[in-house]
Amino acid sequence: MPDSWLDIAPDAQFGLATLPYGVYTTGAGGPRVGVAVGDRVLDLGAAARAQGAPFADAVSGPNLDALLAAGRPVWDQVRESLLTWLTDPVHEQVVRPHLVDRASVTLHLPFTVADYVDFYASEHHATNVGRIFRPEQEPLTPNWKHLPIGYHGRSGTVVASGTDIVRPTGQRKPPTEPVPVFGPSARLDIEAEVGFVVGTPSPMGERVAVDDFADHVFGVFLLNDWSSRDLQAWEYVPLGPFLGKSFATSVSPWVVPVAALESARVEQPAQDPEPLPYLRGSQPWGLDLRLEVRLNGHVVSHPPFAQMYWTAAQQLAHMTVNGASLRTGDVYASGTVSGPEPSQRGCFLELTWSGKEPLRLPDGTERTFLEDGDEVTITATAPGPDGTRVDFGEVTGRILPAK
Ligand SMILES: O=C(O)/C=C/C(=O)CC(=O)CC(=O)O
Ligand SMILES: [Ca+2]
Ligand SMILES: [Mg+2]
Repeated sequence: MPDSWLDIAPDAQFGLATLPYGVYTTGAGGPRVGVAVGDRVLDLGAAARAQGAPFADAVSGPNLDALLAAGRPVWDQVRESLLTWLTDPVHEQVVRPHLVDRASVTLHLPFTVADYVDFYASEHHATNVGRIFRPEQEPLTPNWKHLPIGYHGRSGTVVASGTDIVRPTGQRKPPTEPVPVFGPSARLDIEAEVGFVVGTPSPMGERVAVDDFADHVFGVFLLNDWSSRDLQAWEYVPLGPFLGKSFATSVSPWVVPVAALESARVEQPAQDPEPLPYLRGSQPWGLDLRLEVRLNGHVVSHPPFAQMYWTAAQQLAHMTVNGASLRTGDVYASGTVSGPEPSQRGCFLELTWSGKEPLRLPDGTERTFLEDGDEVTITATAPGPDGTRVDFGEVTGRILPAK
């Protein structure tokens, strides 16, 4: 990677390998599109206008919607321009005035969320959850290795990182009670996931092929699918997750473009049986993202995304194989990221084996599920070119008592 004229510390969170897009406000003015670089944020619209860039309109709105809709050629042009502007000293005089301190900005939900789908793509997670929820059955259902299982979630409750999460209330049926009881969830959990946002839409009636993933998906971010295990366990048969998951889903504010992940692409785990032809592609779309989950500052897990059985490219092909259209702003999530080791599990249901094996935290406290006041933060990094690091920032949220 070439050097920047900007003083980016060698260990800076967002070096030139990432250049993620987000939406920010400062004290003055409304929301605008920014790019994180070192400890600064570049006002992308203002810089593009000052440079007379042909894509200035697409990055001058209050969010990423117009950039998402602009399509792959424009996404590539913006990223190439950014790299040139930030490395060639000839651009310093025009670009530098549009940098602000990252510490001084407030970050927001970066785009309008259209539809939201959540998958279930970790074999380790699905096996553990099967053992916990359905101990009398085979842990993986017969369809699991033939198609990426998913459900439609609630896009209106996708919230920006930092938004407080009110403990949900609802029906649950403790095994000791003959009838359901009503009240605050007693088994509130997280799910550490990776989210994908669609830029280029597709018409109804047409499929998107696995190999067309990078033409449709703009970027990648972190997602916490807050989950109420007691509401979920009582309501989910036979239609799947509903109120146990629809109360809130948090997303990280910086969207990492797919183009930044070239060095993170790996072969996914071997698939046996071989999936149907519409789920096969010619390029590897496993991604070597290394997640970290913290509870009140203590690391509790290291989920490895490279171990996911189904890739985001296969999930996109599956989502559209029936002719369902894609819209700009559609979000889909990987499903809980869990690896084979106990220290790699992406939710407390697994980490504490349904509350039977509490986690002991370094501060001497114990946890099964989340308590009011708890704060959960998920971060991730991936390899970038030439030994650099791609950073996803964080998604965080704190639990408030039920209303
Ligand atoms: O196996 C089940 O009954 C459901 C499990 C889930 O919690 C669904 C889900 O959110 C999938 C995931 O994140 O991997
Ligand atoms: Ca989930
Ligand atoms: Mg959710």
